[in-house]
Amino acid sequence: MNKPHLLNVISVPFDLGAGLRGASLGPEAIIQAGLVRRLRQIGHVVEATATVHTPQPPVRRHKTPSPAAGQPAGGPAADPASDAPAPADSRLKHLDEVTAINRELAHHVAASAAGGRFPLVLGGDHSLAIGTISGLAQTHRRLGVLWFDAHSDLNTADTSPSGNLHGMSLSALLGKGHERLTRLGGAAPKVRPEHVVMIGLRDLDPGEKALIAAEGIHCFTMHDIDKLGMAQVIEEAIRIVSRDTDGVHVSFDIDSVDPAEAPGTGTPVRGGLSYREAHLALELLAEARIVTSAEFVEVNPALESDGRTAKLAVDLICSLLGETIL
Ligand SMILES: NC(=[NH2+])NCCC[C@H](N)C(=O)O
Ligand SMILES: [Mn+2]
Ligand SMILES: [Mn+2]
Repeated sequence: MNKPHLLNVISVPFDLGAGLRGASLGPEAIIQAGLVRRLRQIGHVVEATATVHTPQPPVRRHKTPSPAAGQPAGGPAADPASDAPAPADSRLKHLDEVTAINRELAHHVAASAAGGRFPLVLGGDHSLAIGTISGLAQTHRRLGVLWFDAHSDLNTADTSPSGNLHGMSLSALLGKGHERLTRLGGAAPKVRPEHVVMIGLRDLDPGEKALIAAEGIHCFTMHDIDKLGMAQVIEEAIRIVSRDTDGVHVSFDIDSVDPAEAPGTGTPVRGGLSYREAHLALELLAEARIVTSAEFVEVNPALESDGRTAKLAVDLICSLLGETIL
């Protein structure tokens, strides 16, 4: 076993960044599937388990005169007291809620990382990457990010087909998109495009493809994984994310795994990582000892009856944290 980590498990039962409800039940399902016991068996010290909630219901001020009919349904006017008081955008669903939870999450993650702990965030939908990585950016000025996903989450209000903020988290972290998200918990950008590697992609929107090309983001699509094999993909990915970085974060969207293994997720896409490809990737990362934080998101127990996706998440987390077959 590698050196044990001092782990902080940070649960975030939040799903308003997704189009379907239910990912808010993910953290509880993952914990109930035995995560903490398994981590302790590997030899890690699980120091604290925290649950991050929205601090208070978003303030909906009714100014006089009260908002006229015809005002967009996107929510209240900008809160003048917030630290990034850009006006809301009616195309971005639940921007207030997503901003509030991510601010709170960023505080938790920043404190954990500053204390030399390994923050392990359990989502929740993938909009939470904004809070996790913004928190990490406070101690890691040059963070490498491994983004496992069927999607690239590189939309903005201008390119999103859905308005769902979980499809815009990585673009926000790269400094593209709504100011309340790009400047959450610190100046933009939180990560640099050359320090990001995406793995498992197979469902991209046109604007996302354009951004990948424009920014030169390293991508290993399912096609690349088929062709090269996961071992080579991870070897190259490790080289990229550890070049000139001061930490490596794994952002793991469970929909990167094939829906046959991970049916409990809101935006499944066929043709994903096999059970073994996913494990191999995370086992190789554990062997490389480069990972300093992780998040596992988009487990939606409401979309399945047998809990297999939460169980898969536990198994994958343990592979990333050093569990081996022998
Ligand atoms: N984190 C996720 N599961 N994202 C799915 C995004 C789907 C689609 N690209 C969108 O923007 O709506
Ligand atoms: Mn995602
Ligand atoms: Mn996804």
